[in-house]
Amino acid sequence: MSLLTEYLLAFIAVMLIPIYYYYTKLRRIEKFFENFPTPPTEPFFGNARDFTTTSAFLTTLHKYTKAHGSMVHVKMGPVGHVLVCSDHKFLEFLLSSTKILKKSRNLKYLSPWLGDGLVIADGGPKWKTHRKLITPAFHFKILEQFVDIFESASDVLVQKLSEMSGSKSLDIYPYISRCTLDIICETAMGTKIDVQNNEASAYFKGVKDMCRIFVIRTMSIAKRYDFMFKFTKDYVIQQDAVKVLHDYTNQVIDKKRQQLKEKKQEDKEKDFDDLGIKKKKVFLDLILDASVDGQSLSPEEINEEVNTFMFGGHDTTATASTFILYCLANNKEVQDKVYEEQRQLFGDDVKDVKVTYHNLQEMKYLENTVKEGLRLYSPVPIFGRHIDQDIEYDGITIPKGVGVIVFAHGIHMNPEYYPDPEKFDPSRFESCEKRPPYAFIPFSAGVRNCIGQKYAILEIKSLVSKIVRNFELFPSVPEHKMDLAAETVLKSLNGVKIGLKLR
Ligand code: HEM
Repeated sequence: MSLLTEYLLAFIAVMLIPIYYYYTKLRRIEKFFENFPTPPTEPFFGNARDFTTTSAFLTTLHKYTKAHGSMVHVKMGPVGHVLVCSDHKFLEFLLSSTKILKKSRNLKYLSPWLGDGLVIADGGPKWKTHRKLITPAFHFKILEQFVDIFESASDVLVQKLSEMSGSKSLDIYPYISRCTLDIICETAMGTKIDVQNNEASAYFKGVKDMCRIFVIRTMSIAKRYDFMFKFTKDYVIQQDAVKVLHDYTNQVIDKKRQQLKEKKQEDKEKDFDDLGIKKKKVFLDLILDASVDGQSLSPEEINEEVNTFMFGGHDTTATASTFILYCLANNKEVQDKVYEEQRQLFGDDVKDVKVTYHNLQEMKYLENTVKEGLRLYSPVPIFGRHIDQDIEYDGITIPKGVGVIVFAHGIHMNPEYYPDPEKFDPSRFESCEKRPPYAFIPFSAGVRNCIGQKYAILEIKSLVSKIVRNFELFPSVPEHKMDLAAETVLKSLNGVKIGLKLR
């Protein structure tokens, strides 16, 4: 055989690899998707051009679900496929599975900041150990001590909003967002960054930059691939942001570690302050102390998990609280009931009272109001799963490689489970007997559900209760129609505007 023939054969063999790959992997996936309806596609693009902006993302998913049902095949470009799902039976199968634990691949854009922390982790043994180690940090005894932190941060919030009393159309999101960042920083690390009084905080800017760049990378073809992203301005911004965020957490963790070492050597009784009151333990203290089966987290892993809390625990609760306040401003009857419950609990002292964990548990009407807000404006409207092994569902094999979009907001707006779904009506949550359990999933469900959900509900109740006790809320004048978008969390691109007046 001549050298030329050898080269030719080698070339043909190399060319055959992608064809073989297509027929063995992609063809199986394509065949699977033939089981589901596909909205009309364009050549080459498929359905991709219906998803060019973050606000189009949400409206398109609702449009598809309305027209084609709760399991829709969406074609993204020439070879991309995804199953958009808001069917409660399939969601129960998917989310309760202990085999399907891999998240959407897009989350990797957060890894320069969060490493391999819980939100991104692949669901393997490392994730399992970390989840086991971290879960006790959300015990109600721990959450109980955070109520004071919620209270003092929301006192600053009330003071800031008081300066705007009488506003007829105020975007409240920036105020709430700074407050929840202060809260997560203090409960996760035990340090105050006080961004409510220090808007120029480099840490605040770093968090905002990372969340923005994450969304851009999921949408932009040019920035999706690392080798192209590296030539963009956002890459430089990301490098700076990651340095600021990591330097800050490293510094706090090192300090805590040192304190812990000294404390161990000195006196274990130092858990109590000079007045004999037990000192607060924040997440970082608990993670530093934690060990399961002799295993504890390395310094790098602790850093990843603390950063993960900072990411997962501030914009979600800010979004939830903001939209709930918007709903109250636009539904006077519900707002009056929430306020009445506060008056029943605290009497005339309603403004100045220092709320406890026990008080928050007693706010039953407020709890249903929070749940209704999470339904109507789900802070995490979509999330993803990646099927990494063949698995059977209802007589069909779902092949390895299939991507699923869990359309939580889709199921929350299904009139079959929520009649008149656009209406804000907390009474829906007075009895949930008739509703399938997987029809309400703002915190996802199953083994990879939100580890912070109890913390989140407590914090949101604390903030909303404080605001309603201090302010009367009104619909914005002029009328404000929100432009909703599915970004890292749900966003209104033109702000969340309401009127407010001190009570
Ligand atoms: C209203 C507030 C919140 C909402 C709506 C929310 C929603 C969610 C959802 C839907 C998931 C699953 C995402 C997925 O499967 O891809 C999740 C996971 C997670 N959340 Fe939350 N979250 C909230 C607040 C918090 C808070 C306050 C924290 C921490 C302090 C937190 C920490 C996490 C973590 C660490 C995970 C990953 C858990 C794992 O995979 O093991 N979240 N959250």
